Amino acid sequence: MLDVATARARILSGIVACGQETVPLGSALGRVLGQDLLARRANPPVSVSAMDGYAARAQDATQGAVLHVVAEAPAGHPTAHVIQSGQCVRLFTGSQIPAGADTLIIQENALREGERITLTQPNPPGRYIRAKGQDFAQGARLLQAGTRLGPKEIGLAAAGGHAWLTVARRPRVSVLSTGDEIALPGDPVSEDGIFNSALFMVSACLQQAGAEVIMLPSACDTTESLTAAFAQASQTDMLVTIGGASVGAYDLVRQSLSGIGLSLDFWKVAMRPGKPLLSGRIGSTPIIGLPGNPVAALVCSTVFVAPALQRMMGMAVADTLPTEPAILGDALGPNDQRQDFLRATLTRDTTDHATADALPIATPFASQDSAQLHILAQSQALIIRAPHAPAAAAGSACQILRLS
Ligand SMILES: Nc1nc2c(c(=O)[nH]1)N[C@H]1C(S)=C(S)[C@@H](COP(=O)(O)OP(=O)(O)OC[C@H]3O[C@@H](n4cnc5c(N)ncnc54)[C@H](O)[C@@H]3O)O[C@H]1N2
Ligand code: MOO
Repeated sequence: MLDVATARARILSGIVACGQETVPLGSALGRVLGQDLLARRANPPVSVSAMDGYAARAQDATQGAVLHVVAEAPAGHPTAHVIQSGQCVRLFTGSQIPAGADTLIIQENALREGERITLTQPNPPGRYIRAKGQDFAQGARLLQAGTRLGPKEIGLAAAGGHAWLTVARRPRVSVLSTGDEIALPGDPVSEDGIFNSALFMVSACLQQAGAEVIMLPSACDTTESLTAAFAQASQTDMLVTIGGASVGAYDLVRQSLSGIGLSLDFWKVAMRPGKPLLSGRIGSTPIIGLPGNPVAALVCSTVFVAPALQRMMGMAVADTLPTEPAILGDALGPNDQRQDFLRATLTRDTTDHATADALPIATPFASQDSAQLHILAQSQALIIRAPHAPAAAAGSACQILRLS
């Protein structure tokens, strides 16, 4: 059986970029930038006041000085007045600093009588002035290609003068669940039927990664039904199947995919959960066959599929899993040949001797059955245990992968 790192590297290495499109800034949340974003304009574009007050020459701004207010210039209404010695201009937050001024006296430090102010404090040069380009210069590289756009990045793009952004096209992923016992939540269901949790969970995971998911109608456990369902997945960037990947007589996904030209890369990975994972392609379309146990499907989506989609969109995806150190909250026995992904809670040491930078404590659930969604929903992380890891005591170091 393939190890997890090799399986991940093989899936990622076969991924090709999915192309780009242009979207309006207001619709760019969550998209991945397709090219570096350069500032079309400096920010601020001119030197501006950071406070409400008076612009003046710093050399005049001594304590007790009296200055003559020669103009008023609200934000958006600059004055052409060039400040001379003994003069000041009434400004507001965001007003352009008039020529000749090099300091801003906040109004709390100025006693105003008619068109005169008396300074109650000295005011140094540069005080309360946001210099032109203080945030960024024209032409500055604001964001790198491959950046996922969140609220901060969208604000920065707007400040840089971009109304449209070139982003990666969202990969279209067909997700096909399989199994005669599977019913949609809310639909009538036989006594031994189960609701299709994996379809919705996997789809949500892939949407979170940035994909456009097409949920196909569930297929039955026959080659005919599966083959007909695969036909609906043409015109997509990836096909993900759920279930029917193992060794049972009704696990027909691999065989049915072979019937329509699957070029199998690998089947079975030394991991728990997730062992029957399948990877290959039909033509140039990557195919991932996820195990049917819902927890296994989500773990494999997190470890393999979401990163593959992110790479498709041009995001920097490391070959290794983004694990973090933690402290084991409970003892663990020795591991076998499969890399374990144990559902665990994360807590903090709140005792008196705990330090602020103490690592999180990862406590595995006693039951790790890969059909237990309630436990999965209570888990904040997966504890990762290498194949053949020796027994580990509570309090020893471990590695975790956070769950979102
Ligand atoms: N003799 C062996 N049996 C099994 C092995 C093995 O190595 N030898 N592997 C086990 C492992 S590990 C897993 S994981 C499962 C995965 O099997 P399949 O991918 O073939 O999945 P199914 O048999 O179709 O389903 C497994 C389980 O999950 C339920 N399921 C399926 N799809 C969904 C869905 N969309 N939503 C919710 N639940 C789903 C299904 O009803 C089964 O209970 O095989 C082991 N067996
Ligand atoms: O992948 Mo399976 O869930 O190990 O049971």
